[in-house]
Amino acid sequence: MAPYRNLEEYNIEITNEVKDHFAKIMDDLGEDVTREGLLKTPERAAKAMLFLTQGYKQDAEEILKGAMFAEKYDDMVIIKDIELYSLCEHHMLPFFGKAHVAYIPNGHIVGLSKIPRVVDVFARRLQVQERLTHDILECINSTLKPKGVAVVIEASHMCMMMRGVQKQNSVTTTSGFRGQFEKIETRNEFLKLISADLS
Ligand SMILES: Nc1nc2c(ncn2[C@@H]2O[C@H](COP(=O)(O)OP(=O)(O)OP(=O)(O)O)[C@@H](O)[C@H]2O)c(=O)[nH]1
Ligand SMILES: [Zn+2]
Repeated sequence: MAPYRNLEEYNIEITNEVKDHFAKIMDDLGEDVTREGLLKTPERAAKAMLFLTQGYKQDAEEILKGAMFAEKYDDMVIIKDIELYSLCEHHMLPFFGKAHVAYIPNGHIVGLSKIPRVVDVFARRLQVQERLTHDILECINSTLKPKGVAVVIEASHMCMMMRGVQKQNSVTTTSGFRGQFEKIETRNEFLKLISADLS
């Protein structure tokens, strides 16, 4: 299966089922689903939700394996400030922010774009930030088998902003380190580089 699908390829039966559920929810919320402005809303909402959860149908390992190249470079590779949008599994509201990913090659490098693609595969599911962090970390670790891998995610959670505790400025940071990043000097070098403004 191709790792990225167009909306046109969405299963029509599933899209229609999700659409009907959205129409029912809107009706339960007190809306008039027959008014003009809302006629296409259940279908749009269904397609939006299917887009935002397309990661269930994608294979992150396959994405990485598709662009691994033998190379002797064995210093740190960092892709920082990868924007991410996910949905919290408790409220199905967005959380969003940035991921910073690093690895130290062990005979193979990976196509740079594949790292943000892997972030998206795991972000486009119902998630908690901790599991998202580990999903990315473990996938890179087990597929690329690098000497080390590190993932830091900084995110804001809409369920803590629009509702609930209503804190607008809190940012949650999660991190995971494997291999050489478990050594304090390597980890500190990575943390220093992701916080540095090199411009
Ligand atoms: N650890 C973790 N918690 C999350 C994440 N996203 C949302 N949450 C939290 O999940 C918790 C669910 O708690 P509950 O008490 O069951 O739900 P609730 O009554 O809606 O809680 P409040 O948000 O405090 O109103 C809340 O504390 C959320 O802030 C996440 O990615 N990681
Ligand atoms: Zn939540």
